[in-house]
Amino acid sequence: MIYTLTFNPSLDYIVTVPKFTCGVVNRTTEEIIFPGGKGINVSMVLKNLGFENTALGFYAGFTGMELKRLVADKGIHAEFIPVDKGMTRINVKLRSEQESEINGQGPAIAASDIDKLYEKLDALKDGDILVMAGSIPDVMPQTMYMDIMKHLQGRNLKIVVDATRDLLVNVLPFHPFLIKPNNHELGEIFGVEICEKEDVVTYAKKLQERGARNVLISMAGDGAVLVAEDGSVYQAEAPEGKLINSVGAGDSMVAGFLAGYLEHGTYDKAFQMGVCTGSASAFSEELATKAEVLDLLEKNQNLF
Ligand SMILES: Nc1ncnc2c1ncn2[C@@H]1O[C@H](COP(=O)(O)OP(=O)(O)OP(=O)(O)O)[C@@H](O)[C@H]1O
Ligand SMILES: O=P(O)(O)OC[C@@]1(O)O[C@H](CO)[C@@H](O)[C@@H]1O
Repeated sequence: MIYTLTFNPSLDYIVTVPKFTCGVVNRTTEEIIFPGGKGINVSMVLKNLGFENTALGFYAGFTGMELKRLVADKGIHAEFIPVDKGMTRINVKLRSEQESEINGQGPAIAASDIDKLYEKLDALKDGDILVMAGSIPDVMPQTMYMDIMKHLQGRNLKIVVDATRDLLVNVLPFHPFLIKPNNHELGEIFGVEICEKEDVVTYAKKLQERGARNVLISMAGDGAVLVAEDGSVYQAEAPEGKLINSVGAGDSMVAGFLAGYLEHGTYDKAFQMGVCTGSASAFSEELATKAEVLDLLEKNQNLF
């Protein structure tokens, strides 16, 4: 079974303001709400690609209720834990001449809620996959994902972590199966700016030396790099197309990578599927469908 874990889900409020200007009243020409949070996006794309999975996470308040409803509408099996105080965040995604995002902090999760999460995680069995993705509420320790990996040590699980800074770096000694920072997040870890693919490879290898098994670096419209555990390095430009909504492109890439790996058992196919699933989401209003991904894969074999 595949599980995703989203500590800090969201309602993504995507608004279009053709010429956004600071300091004045701006009016939208379009607005839409999607269920969000990185793990939840991974769950939705996996489901689109034909992989049933369970979404774990926390929800609170009226926004949390709506999130649960929207996720259930998508046919995702979710086992969310209610949090007493606060509310699930609303993340604002502003589409104008540039894309901008305002992400909330999320509700504080009590120690008793974390205990309930551990009860659920204790049900994981050898061979299962766990994807831990996204930020955690501000008041929680940056060792949270590491603590979970420590707790699950000794079980034959494949754990994927998509997070930033210390939350990510702390898990490396516990050998995550896959990590997927983007090139900016990779640079942040080492205090440098990384734009060239050769530098991406150099720094991705450093994360592998620290313990990650496979390191997938996404570079938005510039494509991606995979440093795989068998020593291979894969690089690709991104497929060409019209950018419509890049929110969740990285999560789609994680879902595509897992789907490709589970279907073919090879890193090259996992990489191809990851890249095309990320781009398929970027080229559509909602997250990628299987038909959109297969179409991009077929048309872009020259990139790989
Ligand atoms: N403008 C684009 N054109 C083509 N492909 C894109 C574009 N943006 C994203 N992609 C595809 O999606 C993948 C992941 O994108 P990106 O690097 O933006 O992830 P991310 O920063 O983790 O995004 P998010 O946090 O919104 O999920 C890229 O490697 C690429 O394959
Ligand atoms: O604040 P975090 O947890 O880092 O990111 C949250 C988020 O931006 O990530 C998803 C896209 O990847 C969105 O659905 C969601 O709003």
